[in-house]
Amino acid sequence: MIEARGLSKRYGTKLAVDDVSFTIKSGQVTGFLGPNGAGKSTSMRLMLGLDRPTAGTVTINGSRYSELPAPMHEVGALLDAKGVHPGRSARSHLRALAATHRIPERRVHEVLEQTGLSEVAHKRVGGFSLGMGQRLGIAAALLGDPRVLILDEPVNGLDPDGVLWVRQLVRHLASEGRTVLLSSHLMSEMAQTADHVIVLGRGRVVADAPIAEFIAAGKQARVLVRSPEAARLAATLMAGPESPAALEPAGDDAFTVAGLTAAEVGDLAAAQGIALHELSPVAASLEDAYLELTRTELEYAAA
Ligand SMILES: Nc1ncnc2c1ncn2[C@@H]1O[C@H](COP(=O)(O)OP(=O)(O)OP(=O)(O)O)[C@@H](O)[C@H]1O
Repeated sequence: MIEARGLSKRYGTKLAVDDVSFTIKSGQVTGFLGPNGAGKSTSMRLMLGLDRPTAGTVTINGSRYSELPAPMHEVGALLDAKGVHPGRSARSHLRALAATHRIPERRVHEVLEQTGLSEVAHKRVGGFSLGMGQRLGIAAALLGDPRVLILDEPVNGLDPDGVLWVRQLVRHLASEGRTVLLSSHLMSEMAQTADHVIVLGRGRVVADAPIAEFIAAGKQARVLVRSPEAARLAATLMAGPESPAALEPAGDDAFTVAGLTAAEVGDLAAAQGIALHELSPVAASLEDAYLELTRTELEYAAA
């Protein structure tokens, strides 16, 4: 579990993190979202004791990072995958980390297997691709078999296989009861990976909810309708002052409708003898909900 209470971080005149409080629970994947500069990386650095808060506290399983007796056994992190000496091999890098943190040597072998790096373990890290570097960063995070994982943009630069691998890995880690905090700008990927989302905006928490709830609170589900008589159908759906329908154009002969179900649209069209060439529900997405939230945030900021 990770708990932030009244956490703030100021850099000069910039309040990068502004009085945030949240609880990141174990046994699930929590997605950390927010526009560039929202304070995600700063919050992660505060969790890991890499920066001191200006105010407030953040604890890992009840203790501040600096009070953890064996930090690598408690929390593993991927922040910047480039922090490895290029002349070292992946294995020697992990062995050195293990030796300095009193982690048994067998863990090196285990995490190399787990991250698919066994075959390249003897190669110089300087020659690694971006994806291999990310895997090595994740291997280092897993080395102490920690109960908490903090991964900043772990799928950055990975190919589709790598992205899928990270998704399956973090889902597996959460299913073992670990706490997993993950940041990413890839909404479609986050939607498939996270159970819960925390959204930061200008240093503050602007949403903290189970992912399904967050998506449902965003843009309403819509129905895509295509008809050779699109204009007449639109007029039919909008008829009367009480009509709940809200229409948006969607190319030639098509529009989307919010406020009515596909069945209601179909029935109204049939009653007027209007042919339909397409009638398909469009599920609300994490991306829609996120864009909607950050748009209202921006409008609020402008006002
Ligand atoms: N060491 C620092 N000195 C001064 N300002 C900083 C420092 N670190 C971060 N900031 C500022 O704090 C704010 C929050 O930055 P942070 O990197 O935490 O955002 P982020 O949400 O991780 O963004 P991104 O998605 O771009 O990684 C930004 O305005 C950034 O410029």
